[in-house]
Amino acid sequence: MTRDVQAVLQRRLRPGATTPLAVGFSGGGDSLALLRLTLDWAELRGRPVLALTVDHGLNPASAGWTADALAKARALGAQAQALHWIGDKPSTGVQAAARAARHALLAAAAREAGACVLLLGHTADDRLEAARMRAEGSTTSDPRQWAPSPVWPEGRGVFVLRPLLEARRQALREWLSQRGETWLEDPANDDARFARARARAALAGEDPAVPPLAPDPAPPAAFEGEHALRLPREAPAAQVAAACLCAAGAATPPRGERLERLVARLRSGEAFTATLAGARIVAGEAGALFVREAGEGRRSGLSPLVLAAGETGVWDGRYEITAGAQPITVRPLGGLAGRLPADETQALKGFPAAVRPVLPAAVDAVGMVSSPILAEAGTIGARVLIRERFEAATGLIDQEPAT
Ligand SMILES: Nc1ncnc2c1ncn2[C@@H]1O[C@H](COP(=O)(O)OP(=O)(O)OP(=O)(O)O)[C@@H](O)[C@H]1O
Repeated sequence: MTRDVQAVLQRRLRPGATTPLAVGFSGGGDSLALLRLTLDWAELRGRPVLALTVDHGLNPASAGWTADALAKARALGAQAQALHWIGDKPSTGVQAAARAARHALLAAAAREAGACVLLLGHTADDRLEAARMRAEGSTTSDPRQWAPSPVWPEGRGVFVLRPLLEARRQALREWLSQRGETWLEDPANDDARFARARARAALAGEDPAVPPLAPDPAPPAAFEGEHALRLPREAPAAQVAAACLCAAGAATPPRGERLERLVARLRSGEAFTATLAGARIVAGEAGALFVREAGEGRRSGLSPLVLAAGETGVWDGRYEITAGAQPITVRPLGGLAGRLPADETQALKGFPAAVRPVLPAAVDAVGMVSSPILAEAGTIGARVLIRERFEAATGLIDQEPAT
């Protein structure tokens, strides 16, 4: 078991990297085994390990659990940090809300620490439980060994690695016990109100075979683009969904019937323009172009982003912008293009017409307009997130990238 886990780490992590590895450490047995195995691997390679523990604040004892987890991680030789889910907790669907908040906190903390890989301790048993839940009608997905962080924009540049997906929970616990370890049992695991706990209980008396891991997705054969994406019309549905997601800067990809209809239209060869999930799709002979839908006013994404001097933020899920010495407001260029300086107006001509209005424009305190994408040597920093997000979403990046 330990050798298999080390092989996964070896396959996915970049040799020679010195950035920290982030580990989601709940204090439970699975993530304690993960933390120890990661530390064993990282120590030999001189890499720091940062254990991140989320306190959901849902149980009066959680502050104590979190303090114990931090102390444990530090005693094992990791750095450790607590993260707190603050704010209102919904009265229904609290587990799903907690999961979303946890992923966002973990991804943001990993990124801030300079880590681009976040390790999570999902096991073969989690996969069996998810399969059981799906058989009963749930949409729980099969956890993947390597995937981009599911939260956006907090998870930009962060990948989730699950090296324990082929290990059984029992084997991990025996391995820990042999090393004299003890761990926390989360009472929510046995709470029959939760579908996950019911699936776990149902599987307890069985000895099901663990299905093989789903292979990584086959990466796109061809695509191009930076501010918009172009795919061949016959691209598989998952890539079409990813192109909509990344071009639109949205949080969740389109699914179901509307996606199927778009894929069928692309295959049919007709020339058309459609919109889906914040993306405009222009299909013609040269393939399908995916660009942010400029007229999509319902989503809050196109709303302005106010940045203080030197502050960094993500505008519209597509551009990471860093203000210079002046505070700025980032808005869509559409409607402001007439106020650009002459050199930027010239540069704008090099962009497809559909892209121009959805480029970012920065407006300063006295109303001067400049686009960090068009300015040759401006003081405002801009990173385009569209292409790298698409590469991560479609399996083109299947191991820790260089930073
Ligand atoms: N409170 C927490 N703090 C830090 N990491 C956590 C915490 N809870 C869970 N994790 C991480 O997530 C892994 C999976 O835990 P768990 O199965 O509870 O998560 P989940 O989000 O419910 O799973 P899924 O993604 O399948 O819904 C753990 O092994 C651990 O790495």
